[in-house]
Amino acid sequence: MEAVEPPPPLFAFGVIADIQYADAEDGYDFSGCRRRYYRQSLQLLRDAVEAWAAERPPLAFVLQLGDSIDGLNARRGEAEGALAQVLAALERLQVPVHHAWGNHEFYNFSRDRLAHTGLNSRPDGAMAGPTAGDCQAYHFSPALRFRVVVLDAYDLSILGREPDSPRYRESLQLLREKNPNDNLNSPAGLKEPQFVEFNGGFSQAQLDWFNEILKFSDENQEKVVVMGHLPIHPDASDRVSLAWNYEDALSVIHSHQSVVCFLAGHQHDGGYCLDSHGIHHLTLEGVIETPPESNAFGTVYVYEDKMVLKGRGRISERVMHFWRQ
Ligand SMILES: Nc1ncnc2c1ncn2[C@@H]1O[C@H](COP(=O)(O)OP(=O)(O)O)[C@@H](O)[C@H]1O
Repeated sequence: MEAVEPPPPLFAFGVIADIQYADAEDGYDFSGCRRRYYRQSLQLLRDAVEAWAAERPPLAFVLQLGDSIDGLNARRGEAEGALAQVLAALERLQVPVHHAWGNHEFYNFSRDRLAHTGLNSRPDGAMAGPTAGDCQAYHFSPALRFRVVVLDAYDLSILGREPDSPRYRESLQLLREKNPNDNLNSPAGLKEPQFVEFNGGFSQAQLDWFNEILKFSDENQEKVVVMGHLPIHPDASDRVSLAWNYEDALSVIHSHQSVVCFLAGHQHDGGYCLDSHGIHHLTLEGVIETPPESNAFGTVYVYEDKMVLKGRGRISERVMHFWRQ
């Protein structure tokens, strides 16, 4: 008897986080415990692209979860060159790459500048998020009854905002209320330790827009994957790495049926939980803290009833069933 082939996925996409490339010697994270392979991270990205390019059927798109180049580049005057190298590596794939913006993008570029780089993957027109130009949120539909929402986790933030803008002032006021430390990057002694300068949050306008998208997705029985640089579930992250108002994003998601998965980066050790509403929260291990002989990227195969993550290197294999609807 002939072996029965398993059905092919509806579509597949690549995932990668925290490349943080810089043409610099290895260093360490703030705690001094975790090595950062700044120069090698570009090679790991190229290896990921090579593996993705060999996939059959071909990938439909790639999600780059933010911190594509390291803040070190800004101090060395190398931001544009480093970004060009990362984008050139990704362009070899010839599929759309959707980029979240993380803290390291804002250490290197203003929002205005970012909007004019290859990291601006937001399409013009109807699919764009609230108040175009001000918030980098958008959505797209890669297949019938599937949608991807890209959230902007630094919409409320003092990173990337002009110091004389109302959004900067509002963000600084909130940050100071929650974080009395002289060094606003320090979570020392905080009840809500995610309130540090290197994080950010979601404005009410973005949350309202997100709510409307999910209403539409519910009505049309879509399954929705949400991505953003910052994790929004404490069980898929350390408490310092969460978005400032992660609870607000969670309550929007929980008031709808359509979201099946939330993808994030930022926390380089990675994390995962299935929350009380059946949503998979997957925080991807960061390329920057991955030794050169390993890697940290994955391919997600989407089926009617589940997504299967084929992780490479530090990222493990995972089957994520759709528990909702
Ligand atoms: N616990 C901490 N106390 C004070 N500053 C910190 C702390 N953790 C990180 N920082 C500072 O915050 C900034 C962002 O940290 P970094 O580790 O580069 O972020 P990421 O994890 O996104 O790479 C850096 O300037 C770093 O020195």
